[in-house]
Amino acid sequence: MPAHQLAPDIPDDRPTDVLAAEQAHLAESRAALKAMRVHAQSLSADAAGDWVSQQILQSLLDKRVAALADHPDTPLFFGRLDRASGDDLPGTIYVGRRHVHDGHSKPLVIDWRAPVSQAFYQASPADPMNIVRRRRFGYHGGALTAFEDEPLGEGGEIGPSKILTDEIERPRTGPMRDIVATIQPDQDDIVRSTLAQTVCVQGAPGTGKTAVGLHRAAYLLFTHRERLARSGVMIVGPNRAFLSYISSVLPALGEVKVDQTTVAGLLGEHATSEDPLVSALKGDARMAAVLERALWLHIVKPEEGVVYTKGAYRFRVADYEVREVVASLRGTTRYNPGRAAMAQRLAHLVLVRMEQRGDSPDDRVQDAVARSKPVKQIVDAVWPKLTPEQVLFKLLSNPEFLAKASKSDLSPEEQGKLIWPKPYRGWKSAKWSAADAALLDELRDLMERTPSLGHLVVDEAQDLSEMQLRALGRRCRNGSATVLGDLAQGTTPWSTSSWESVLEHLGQREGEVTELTLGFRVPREVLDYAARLLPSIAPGLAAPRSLRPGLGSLTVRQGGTIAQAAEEALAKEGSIGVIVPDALVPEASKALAGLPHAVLDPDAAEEHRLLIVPATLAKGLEYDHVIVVEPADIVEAEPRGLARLYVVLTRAVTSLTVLHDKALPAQLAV
Ligand SMILES: Nc1ncnc2c1ncn2[C@@H]1O[C@H](COP(=O)(O)OP(=O)(O)OP(=O)(O)O)[C@@H](O)[C@H]1O
Repeated sequence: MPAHQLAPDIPDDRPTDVLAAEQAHLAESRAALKAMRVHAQSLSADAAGDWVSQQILQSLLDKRVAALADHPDTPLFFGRLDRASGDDLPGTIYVGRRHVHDGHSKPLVIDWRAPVSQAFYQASPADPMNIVRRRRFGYHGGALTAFEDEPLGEGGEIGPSKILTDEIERPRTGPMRDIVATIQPDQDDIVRSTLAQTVCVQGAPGTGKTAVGLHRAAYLLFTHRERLARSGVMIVGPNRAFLSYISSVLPALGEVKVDQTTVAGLLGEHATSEDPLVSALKGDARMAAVLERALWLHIVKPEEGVVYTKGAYRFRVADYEVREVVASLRGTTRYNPGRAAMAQRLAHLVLVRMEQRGDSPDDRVQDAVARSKPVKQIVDAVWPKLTPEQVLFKLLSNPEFLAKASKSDLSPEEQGKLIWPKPYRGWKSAKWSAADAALLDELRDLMERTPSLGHLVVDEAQDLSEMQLRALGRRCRNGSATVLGDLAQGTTPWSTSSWESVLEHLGQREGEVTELTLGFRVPREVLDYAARLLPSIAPGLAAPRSLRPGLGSLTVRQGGTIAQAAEEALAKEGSIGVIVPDALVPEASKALAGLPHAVLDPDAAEEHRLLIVPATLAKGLEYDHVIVVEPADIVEAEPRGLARLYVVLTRAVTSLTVLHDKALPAQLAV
């Protein structure tokens, strides 16, 4: 049904009256929000007893005041539900980004995450969910300018929503926006899946995976506020440019306490380059068993006992007793607690001797004995204090040790590949690669348990190695995860070809794999063009579908210049990304010297409409107009270059121009 048209069940209402009434409700809601803020500002932290409690309370109050800010450009509500009676809930509810109530606690706007709001996203003529009419609102700036009604109680079809289509078609500027007003039913199913459920979403480019992951985080934080405030929620994305692009979505939804990071940010920013095949081997889950053996191989067989002297007395623990202590602890604890337990067990044996001699020592004596020099000496000799770096250094520089730790898990050729070609002088001067970071993290966890978060959202998960997945998995081992990705967009040599395998290495085997199939970003014409690569990069996947026809959105030009294509794009509305092979960035910058532009930089404060984007950083991003330069070089630059090309060809919202001097890859040339 078109905008401004009313549902037939209220024939007496005129659109202008309805609009005026809705605008009045918006004004009332705004005033109420202001009053809520004034009230929050008037609360004092002085009531708290001591200084520390005062500070904590004050910070909570400050956050509450900040959360109640009204952003004039952000609609306070975007939908309305008129409900059939039959329960205690109000007959009419307005759905918005947050709860707003008047001075008598009457709800004026209900948070989109509340259970009652679910019908806004899910109700249909086939299943009206107790809703008679759904109304969507259109805004211009902060002003409510349009509405659109969908009668739900009468069966039959409802046509496409213009407000929804306009929202999706809106030119992109700046960072990613939230999609609360237009979440689709299949997306909503994922957003609202329960906290205990790990969900894995396969989806073609632009199907809203990232948006859905962020909204699920916001939904879970709302629904399990206290629990997740304690355990935490984290978003892991592919690179810093991507994090900067998504950084404002959760704050716009009122969620500011979510860590957003990359795998490197989480595991350590090690980036020494190495042969991708070596990285792939280091990323193989078989390394977990090798590392475990490598660590425990550091424990040496005790050959001596302990002699503890107190005054004139000497208390002895025999060598075989020390061996028994070590044998009983080995493999039953993590490495570091094992060391501490060995000291305590030896001390306990000393205490038994003391008691046999008639003493009655207490726990403090046991602690003192555990910390004494003779006990420390034997623990250090038998169960040495180690760092993850020491263990990995030994493994990667000592072929005999690697062979012992590998057993039959790694072939001699594989072991040969792992040994550093030029060994470092010592573990402190060793330079680690990104793949090493996951190995160090595995070792750290074998030594000391890694704390688990309540929920983890992992984006572009197809690119993670098995060892990286294990590292992320231990960070949600007592919680759950949202795993997002596209098997066709895997660009690392260790990219996965199966979500079941990802879930297994993440330690979330029970996770449910689901698919999003409708594209919201890329025009159909462009998506069909990019999809010609699919049989070569992910033969099992069906061709993606786009919501938007986008006729005339694709131009393939031989011999054109970057500057000309950029000027054409600048004449239109929206952001422009010139995606080039990484090696061509300086050349592209020179070619655009006459036009204001920047090279994509996650730390840049200034925003530019025209950006040069190195092909390897384009993942997850989008621009209204995309110019892809020299596809053949993008393919040539890396082993999974065709998948990289698929990624860069699917970044466009409105138009894609492909510029090439060299022959196009065969799949695109047809
Ligand atoms: N329901 C929706 N309503 C409006 N816009 C949407 C909706 N779902 C997704 N979008 C928009 O579509 C674009 C693509 O979404 P998103 O980046 O989440 O897709 P993706 O599946 O992660 O893509 P990629 O695999 O290419 O990274 C974004 O601009 C997003 O805001």
